[in-house]
Amino acid sequence: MTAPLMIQLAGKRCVVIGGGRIAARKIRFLLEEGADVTVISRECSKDLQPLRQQCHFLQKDLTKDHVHTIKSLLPDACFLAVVATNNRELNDHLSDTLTQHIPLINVVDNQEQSNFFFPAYIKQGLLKIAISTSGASPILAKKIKRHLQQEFGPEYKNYVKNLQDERTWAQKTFRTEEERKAYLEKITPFPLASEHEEN
Ligand SMILES: C[C@@]1(CC(=O)O)c2cc3[nH]c(cc4nc(cc5[nH]c(cc(n2)[C@H]1CCC(=O)O)[C@@](C)(CC(=O)O)[C@@H]5CCC(=O)O)C(CC(=O)O)=C4CCC(=O)O)c(CCC(=O)O)c3CC(=O)O
Ligand SMILES: NC(=O)C1=CN([C@@H]2O[C@H](COP(=O)(O)OP(=O)(O)OC[C@H]3O[C@@H](n4cnc5c(N)ncnc54)[C@H](O)[C@@H]3O)[C@@H](O)[C@H]2O)C=CC1
Repeated sequence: MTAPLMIQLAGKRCVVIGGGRIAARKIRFLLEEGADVTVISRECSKDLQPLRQQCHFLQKDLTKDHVHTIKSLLPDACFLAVVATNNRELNDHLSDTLTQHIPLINVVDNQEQSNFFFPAYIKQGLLKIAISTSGASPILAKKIKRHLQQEFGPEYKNYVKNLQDERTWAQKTFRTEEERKAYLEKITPFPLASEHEEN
């Protein structure tokens, strides 16, 4: 079972084991959120190549024996791990050990060993919409994201920023919660007319 939470990743130390296509997708997400990412992998794939300079890259051919020494390769106070090699058995062994040292763990080929999943995700400035099917169908999550992207276009960037400023102003200005709520309800129309719609 998973529950949705919005989490601060800026400056957090994260480790990704494996440097292939799927690892690169998760690394891109972590870097965009400002995480401090260490990658441990035998190779750096062409998907990872453009991100390599933004990570600490440790080239290692991991074996089952690393299960006992992996801790020495991890950054201090590591907050989150993604285990993403294409070797299911190695992923299994590493995950068992990493779980003992790192609070958040995602194993890309094993839902049971993961304590969080990556959702499909829309970002328009401060507005973030995450979609999960609890691991049942990542493709449905992707399709729902594409559908919602039509509704939540770039017009939401400024809109949400302005609402934040208005709310700060209202918190200073109105004396009662009732008045503040009434004002904020009034200035928060939804849905916005899409920028692409005519008239
Ligand atoms: C549990 C979870 C764990 C996690 O990765 O966090 C997970 C697990 C697995 N995915 C697998 C396969 C695929 N995943 C995708 C795509 C995405 N997968 C994502 C998330 C998640 N995938 C988490 C649950 C999300 C939820 O709750 O719904 C997305 C949303 C976000 C992201 O990856 O960042 C991203 C779409 C993002 C976007 O486009 O916006 C596609 C389609 C594609 O690539 O186009 C396929 C091929 C089709 C298929 O097989 O279904 C496999 C089988 C691997 C194997 O072959 O063995 C496993 C392993 C398993 O289920 O055990
Ligand atoms: N969660 C998700 O969203 C998805 C998960 N998957 C799973 O992700 C796994 C990885 O897929 P891809 O990235 O496409 O594979 P890939 O073949 O592109 O990459 C595998 C990476 O693991 C590294 N690696 C393999 N053995 C290693 C070892 N002994 N030591 C160090 N590094 C090692 C390789 O150097 C390579 O960088 C697949 O096995 C699949 O089960 C696949 C699709 C989606």
